[in-house]
Amino acid sequence: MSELAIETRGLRKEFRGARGRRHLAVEDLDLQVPYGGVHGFLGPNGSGKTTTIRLLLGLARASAGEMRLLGEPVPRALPQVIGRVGAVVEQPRFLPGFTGERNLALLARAAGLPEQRVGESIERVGLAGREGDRYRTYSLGMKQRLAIAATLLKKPDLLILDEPTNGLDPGGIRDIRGMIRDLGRSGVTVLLSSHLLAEVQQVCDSVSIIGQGRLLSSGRVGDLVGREPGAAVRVGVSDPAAAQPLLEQAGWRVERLGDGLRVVGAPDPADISRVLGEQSIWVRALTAEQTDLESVFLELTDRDRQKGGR
Ligand SMILES: Nc1ncnc2c1ncn2[C@@H]1O[C@H](COP(=O)(O)OP(=O)(O)OP(=O)(O)O)[C@@H](O)[C@H]1O
Repeated sequence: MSELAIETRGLRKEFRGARGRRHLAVEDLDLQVPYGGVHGFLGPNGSGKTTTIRLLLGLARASAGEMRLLGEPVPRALPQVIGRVGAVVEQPRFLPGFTGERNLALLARAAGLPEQRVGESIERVGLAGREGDRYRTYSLGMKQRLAIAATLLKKPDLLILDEPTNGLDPGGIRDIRGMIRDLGRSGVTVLLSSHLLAEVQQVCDSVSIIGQGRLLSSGRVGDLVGREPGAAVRVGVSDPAAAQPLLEQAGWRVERLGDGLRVVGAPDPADISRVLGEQSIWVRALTAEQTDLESVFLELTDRDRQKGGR
């Protein structure tokens, strides 16, 4: 296996329900998360994100497949690697009557970590100024920040966050998003699981999209959005009537749009200007239409659902 922060091969998790009915939560999943930056782990509800994370962290046992965290095979080498991995999977239990700072100090002491890390972690999650307040007075967003601060105490190389903005209001989502982006930029590799696509597009450098336990697509956000079959380029051209058949012959679907054209099928703008330039039709404007990750996601997961999985 190559050097990736997270890698799974053929990962599979089968649950057995009542009357022996089996349910495949994760099916032959090949996940590749590069080092550095924020990687979105995206999928609709029930698609297997939490299960995958629990398998990676040794909280559940895989039915089949291989996994590596920071290059080490897990769960075998989990004891060696877990000190470099921070994770917020469930809401950690803090003492409600203690301040945020005191809660972190207790955790740091229990883990044998230097106490000065408490202040650093509080600073990094933007809780400075509120660390002296009791935990029970914290908003949901502040509780989430404190949970992340707790994982930062050990200065992890890899941070795994399962739906960290669940239940937050738009302001809280924006704040956590900014914080995750900063963490990614500081050199920590972040795996961010979410079903909130619009949110993730602004934070993630790369993503893996899963549906019904299987990988549907993965790559850099910009590449995925560009690969979307519905992606289109608007072309301003002096003679659209002459340009349209040329572009169609080159294999694109072309629509008239006012006095310009709309070329569908993820065309490279450079190819459009070449095709037209060869016939001495000069392009005045070329604009790639913005598709967003949400439409890519919906298209992929809808297609997957229609294929009639489980
Ligand atoms: N302990 C379990 N026993 C039986 N089935 C389970 C168990 N844990 C998860 N599942 C099932 O496995 C599937 C995947 O669940 P999982 O929680 O991993 O999805 P998810 O992508 O994290 O969803 P969400 O976005 O809703 O958190 C679901 O159908 C779920 O009902």
